[in-house]
Amino acid sequence: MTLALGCIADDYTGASDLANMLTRCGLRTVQTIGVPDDALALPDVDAVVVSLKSRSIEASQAVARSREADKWLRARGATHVLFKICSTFDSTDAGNIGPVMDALRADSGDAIVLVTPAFPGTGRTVYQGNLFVGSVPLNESPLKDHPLNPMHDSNLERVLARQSKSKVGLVDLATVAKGAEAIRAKLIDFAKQGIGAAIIDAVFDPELEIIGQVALDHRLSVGASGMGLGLARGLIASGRVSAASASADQKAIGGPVACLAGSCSQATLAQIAHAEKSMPVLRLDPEKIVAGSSEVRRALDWSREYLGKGPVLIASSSTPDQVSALQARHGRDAAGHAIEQAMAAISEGLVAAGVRRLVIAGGETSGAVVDRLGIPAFLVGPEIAVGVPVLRCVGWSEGDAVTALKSGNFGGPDFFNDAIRLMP
Ligand SMILES: Nc1ncnc2c1ncn2[C@@H]1O[C@H](COP(=O)(O)OP(=O)(O)O)[C@@H](O)[C@H]1O
Ligand SMILES: O=C(O)[C@@H](O)C(=O)COP(=O)(O)O
Repeated sequence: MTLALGCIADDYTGASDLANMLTRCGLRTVQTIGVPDDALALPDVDAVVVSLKSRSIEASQAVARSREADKWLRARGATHVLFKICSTFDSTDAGNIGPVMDALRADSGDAIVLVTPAFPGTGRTVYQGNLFVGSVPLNESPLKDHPLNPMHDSNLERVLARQSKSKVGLVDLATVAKGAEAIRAKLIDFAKQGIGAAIIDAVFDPELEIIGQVALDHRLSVGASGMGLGLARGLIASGRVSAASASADQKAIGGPVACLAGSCSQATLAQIAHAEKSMPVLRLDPEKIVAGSSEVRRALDWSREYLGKGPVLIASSSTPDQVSALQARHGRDAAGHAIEQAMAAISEGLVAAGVRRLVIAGGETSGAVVDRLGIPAFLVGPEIAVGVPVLRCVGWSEGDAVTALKSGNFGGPDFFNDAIRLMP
């Protein structure tokens, strides 16, 4: 297998979003969980997305894991690697976008790297270096209340400069509008000034196609699925990859189906409220989970009663005020970790009860669940919503199964039923 594109994603939902984009653009793609074991039989593909759970861990660990993934991808022929970050630039002043970018750039030997979280398909656009989520700047969007990385600054030059050793510059929309050569000239100029990272504006997909074309001159880029679109289309346009038709085979799985929500995003909160109209929903008590009491057992006892009758949803999600209150009592990381581990334990119990169709909402939540279940890789199936595909498990000890890993912010109001309809 010689890869045309290697990708390192900093969380599992982000990885499936990117794998979905690459597949839709015509790249045969597999998503692996961590750096794959040599024993794992992977299909012949154009792109591998290595999913890490490195967004919210200590920066040095994120760097070490990303470098290991980079080495694995390069050893399989990837001359270009995309470090996939969140389209809302989820990070803190301690990292991990900056430190990982710096380390991967040093390893690549590139003088400068293009960076953009733009993903117009989900309303993420970058103008004058400022990230917009729909019609509002990042710092006014629901991301200001994220439980792990509240985003309070929309200016990505500033955000990245605070967490990176590289000097950061901006390639503005006016330059992008002039085309690939203008961007190339700007990057040469930046590199002469010692600028090592360039935030690049993008509002619509055609700009990302130009950006992808230029990014392919380099060995590394940093971005979200918009950058993935640009790179995939660039690879196909240049003839380096011939376009394949999308999607893994869709053999029906059957049996019980369950949904787990650990995301506290506005979108997920609304989706849970919507699901309550059509399926039994159990709301976990986060305080009891953190105190270590028997919420896992309660959830599994509850689910046993309903699983044979139709889909169920188990949610830990709370409103921003409730999240802040819990974090004030127990600490942000301790609260997040305890709830993620409870979700993982519940997923294990659900699988033991025969569930092979599982919908998970939340990036960190998905990471904890997929790790606990030991699923090594996924192939991309049909698209449920922009950025969220059905995933078919590859090489899993429990056999055939499908899942969907939903980024907290993605999906329409009836997301859970939308997902279930595509998971026969
Ligand atoms: N009720 C709650 N209070 C505090 N934190 C919570 C609650 N429910 C879930 N969490 C934690 O919030 C974080 C949500 O992050 P994540 O799963 O990545 O969702 P998103 O995709 O919206 O970012 C996780 O660490 C999760 O364990
Ligand atoms: O780029 C995106 O917005 C997503 O792919 C993503 O990374 C989602 O992260 P979570 O919101 O933590 O699921």
